[in-house]
Amino acid sequence: MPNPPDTPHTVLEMHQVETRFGSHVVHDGVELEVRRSEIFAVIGGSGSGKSTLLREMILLQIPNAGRIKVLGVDLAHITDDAALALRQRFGVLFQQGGLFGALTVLENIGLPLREHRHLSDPEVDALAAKKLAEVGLDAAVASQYPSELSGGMLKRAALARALVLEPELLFLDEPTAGLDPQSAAGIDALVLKLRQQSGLSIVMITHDLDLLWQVTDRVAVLADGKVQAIGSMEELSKMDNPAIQPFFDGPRARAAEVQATAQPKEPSSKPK
Ligand SMILES: Nc1ncnc2c1ncn2[C@@H]1O[C@H](COP(=O)(O)OP(=O)(O)OP(=O)(O)O)[C@@H](O)[C@H]1O
Repeated sequence: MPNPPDTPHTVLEMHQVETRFGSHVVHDGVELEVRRSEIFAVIGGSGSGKSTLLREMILLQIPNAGRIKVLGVDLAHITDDAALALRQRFGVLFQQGGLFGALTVLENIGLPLREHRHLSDPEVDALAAKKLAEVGLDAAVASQYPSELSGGMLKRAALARALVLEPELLFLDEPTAGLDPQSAAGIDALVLKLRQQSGLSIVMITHDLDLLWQVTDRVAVLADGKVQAIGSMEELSKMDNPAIQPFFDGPRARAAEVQATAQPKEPSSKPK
């Protein structure tokens, strides 16, 4: 998809990012760039610092050193007003969903609109209902409460809320964790559809090999405090690097690779 003339090619940059907790060095010079409209993933072993990196990208944590730019905005010394404006330009799907149990699904989805846009109640409800449909949920779900939804439906509802302000960049934290294979496959298809429809840029953390093979354009492998390699899953799978090989060894990894290479990357018409 070509870039509009006024939109920069890079939506997120991290340069020489260092993070320490006491004497524990988690990031020791992380370098990565995410391009506009790409689906980008960060993978790494447990404790390699993926969640911390995501928290730094979404302004929840400040690194000890290095430079981070999100949508062209340098996060160093960002003012509260600039941070507020920037937060409205990206959406986040947290692992637990983060929906409020006392609100209906429609009220949850409409919440960012009530906070950040001057709209009437019917306008908020109409936009929230539109997002509900976009993520593949039935209109009847609007009046339900989060406790009444399945895991896959909860993810979709949380995704609708993350998308309701029409962000340019979407962060997904383990979007398929805890889902059955069919629901997870539905999320894979939805992620591809979102990018295809709106040219959204997507950054995710995931351990899900099917998701990695099915939807990502490029993947960064985090280990020993650094990005060890960046490339497509196919490129990474061919690299002779001990930090990368564990992600491609074993029956599950091979099954995900075989399935992905047998099918072209296209969203299915009816997500589950
Ligand atoms: N607030 C904190 N205080 C102290 N140590 C922390 C803090 N947050 C993270 N850590 C440590 O930093 C390291 C990286 O944690 P992080 O959660 O970013 O890893 P991760 O790659 O996301 O792991 P996982 O895949 O298991 O979720 C871990 O050793 C963790 O214990």
